[in-house]
Amino acid sequence: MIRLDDVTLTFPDGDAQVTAVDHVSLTARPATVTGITGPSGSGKSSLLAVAATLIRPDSGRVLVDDVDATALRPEEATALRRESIGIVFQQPNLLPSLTAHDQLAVMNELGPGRRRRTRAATGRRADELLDAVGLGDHRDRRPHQLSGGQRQRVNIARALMNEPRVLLVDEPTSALDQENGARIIDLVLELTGRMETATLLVTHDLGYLPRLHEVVRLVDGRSSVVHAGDL
Ligand SMILES: Nc1ncnc2c1ncn2[C@@H]1O[C@H](COP(=O)(O)OP(=O)(O)OP(=O)(O)O)[C@@H](O)[C@H]1O
Repeated sequence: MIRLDDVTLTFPDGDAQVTAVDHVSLTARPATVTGITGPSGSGKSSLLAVAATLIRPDSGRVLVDDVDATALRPEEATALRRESIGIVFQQPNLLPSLTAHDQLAVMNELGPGRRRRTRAATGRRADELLDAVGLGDHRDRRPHQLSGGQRQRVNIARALMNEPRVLLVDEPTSALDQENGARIIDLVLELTGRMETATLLVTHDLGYLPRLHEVVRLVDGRSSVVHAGDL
């Protein structure tokens, strides 16, 4: 589970400040996808960066299961992120020289020390996840040999490698056509159910929202919960 409790984040803006996230609270439970939507500049990516423990908010708390991430020292926050949070960025930032399989396998090196797998178990986990995202027979391809949708699938599989409790996905369809975009959303929904992650999914594409479990809309950093019928 991930819970944001009255989170506010500001950035300096010349002599003034811009409030990117303004007293936002939300809870995402295991095996559910919570959509974060809103116009450009409304604070979606900032909110995700706070949830990812990449930026510490000015005030408020981020609870991952029962751990208050905002109370941790930086190195403890890094450990929590590696252990419990999977992050899928907008653009698949895959390493050009690695095969799909090895993109996943290297995550074991970054994984939490006490849960690090043997080489054989790492290979099995990578194969399982590539199967789960429909790329079992593309395991030896490098990024330039994959389509945009396939690269995004590798990206999602990689985020799940260390069995995170929380999955954060930022506009995964922005570089894809409608059909491939819809398939990626299907995949995020399916894997969230199967892996029981608490998933936050940033999207500005209203068409996907009715399929999500809950939707939070941001306007100027302020949030409201919207219901499928209101979209
Ligand atoms: N590093 C930063 N420094 C200063 N201001 C920032 C920074 N990052 C974001 N902002 C500002 O915070 C506000 C929210 O930005 P954010 O990127 O979170 O919006 P968004 O909803 O993700 O936008 P988009 O849909 O265009 O990606 C904007 O006013 C933006 O200009």
